[in-house]
Amino acid sequence: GLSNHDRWPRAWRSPEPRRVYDVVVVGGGGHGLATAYYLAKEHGLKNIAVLEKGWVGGGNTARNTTIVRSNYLWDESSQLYEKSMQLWEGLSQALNYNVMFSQRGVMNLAHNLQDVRDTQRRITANRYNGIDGEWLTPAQVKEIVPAINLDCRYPVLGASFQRRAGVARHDAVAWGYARAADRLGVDIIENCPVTGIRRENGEVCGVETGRGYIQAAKVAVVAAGHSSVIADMAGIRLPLESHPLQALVSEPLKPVMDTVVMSNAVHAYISQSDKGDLVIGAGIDQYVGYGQRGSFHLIESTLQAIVEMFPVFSRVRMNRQWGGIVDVSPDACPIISTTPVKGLYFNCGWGTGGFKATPGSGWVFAYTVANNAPHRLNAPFSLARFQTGHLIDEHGAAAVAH
Ligand SMILES: Cc1cc2nc3c(=O)[nH]c(=O)nc-3n(C[C@H](O)[C@H](O)[C@H](O)COP(=O)(O)OP(=O)(O)OC[C@H]3O[C@@H](n4cnc5c(N)ncnc54)[C@H](O)[C@@H]3O)c2cc1C
Ligand SMILES: CSCC(=O)[O-]
Repeated sequence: GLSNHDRWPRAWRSPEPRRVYDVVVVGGGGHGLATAYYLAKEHGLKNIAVLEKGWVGGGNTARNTTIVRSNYLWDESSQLYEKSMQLWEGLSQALNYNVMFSQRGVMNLAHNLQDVRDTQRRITANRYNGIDGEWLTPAQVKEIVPAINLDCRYPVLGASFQRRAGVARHDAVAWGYARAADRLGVDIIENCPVTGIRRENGEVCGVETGRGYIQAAKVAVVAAGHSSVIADMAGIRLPLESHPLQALVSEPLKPVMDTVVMSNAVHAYISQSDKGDLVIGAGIDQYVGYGQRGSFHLIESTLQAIVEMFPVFSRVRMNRQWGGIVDVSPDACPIISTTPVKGLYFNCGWGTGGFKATPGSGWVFAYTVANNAPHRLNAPFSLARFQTGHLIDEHGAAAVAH
């Protein structure tokens, strides 16, 4: 008869967890699913399980504002995000699943002389790393985004523009990686919370879960805002804070903007989805918390900033608001690393900007888990950097300033 795949081409199996795996990936978000996919595809591992406490893509992966770009400042970051960008450019073909990656460009606005200098420095640094980027004058900004008000409270003095950047359909990314990983033999186990990490003689040997103990020689944790909670199960303290990050969408409108506009100064950014909704993002709520929501005043100030920049939207109705839990590190950079516990690996700290890194993150983390050593692209993002002091401060390029 028809297999599950033939009957429901989008679906993946939902097997009962086996008692032993070679690798267990904790967290069924985009990064975890990508890690499992590349472990199977690039490294030929067979006996892999993704353990997800809820449902595939229920965390930040399906709650974000879908912006994809690689125009970070430092060599280490821009090369990692650019690896991801190159994977995005072939991802629908690789997964045989349309992730709707739309390279409509991303504009980062400059509102004062320091912004102008920092932005132009970043564009030059990008070019040295072979990453596309250009400086737009205010007139060029207005030509690309006619609805923008250049003379608002924080006047627009120009912008960086990365034309290869854009947006993608976030849940399709999770579904695409889940289906492709499943077809390579990865067991995707939903409704299976990890509740403990078992160690013997300084080595990991398995995980306690809501569906029983599972033995594994390697445990790869990709749990975003809950990373510290899981690290605590292994006696590890991570230098992370988990903050709410909110977003909202408007009622559908006729096409009015076909690129992404971001402003660090006013902690607001906006794009228009294919359905016509305005997709609006904010800065983080300053308190730490695991509730997937945030405080109203933050949404209020974000919309004030959006209406300042786009007066034409002042009468548009907002349809939905939500929040995720972003794991923020001191230098606004990820931790993709081995740990002091043999066989235990963490990929976290992506803060407000890890969706764009989903393919690259999974690719380098799979390499790290398979080889028990980092790839050169993620070697700088070790947990040890917080002891050596070799931080890679990307607060400037992390868009909505964590
Ligand atoms: C509102 C918002 C807007 C954003 N906008 C952007 C953007 O435009 N561009 C961008 O690049 N980034 C953006 N981000 C950040 C981006 O969403 C995240 O960095 C990225 O999605 C993290 O991916 P992930 O797979 O690690 O996390 P998640 O998708 O959160 O996956 C982690 C998974 O781990 C699971 N888990 C947790 N604990 C356990 C446990 N004990 N056992 C089993 N499973 C567990 C969770 O249920 C979850 O499904 C945004 C985030 C938010 C919240
Ligand atoms: C949430 S901000 C998105 C980004 O970093 O481009």
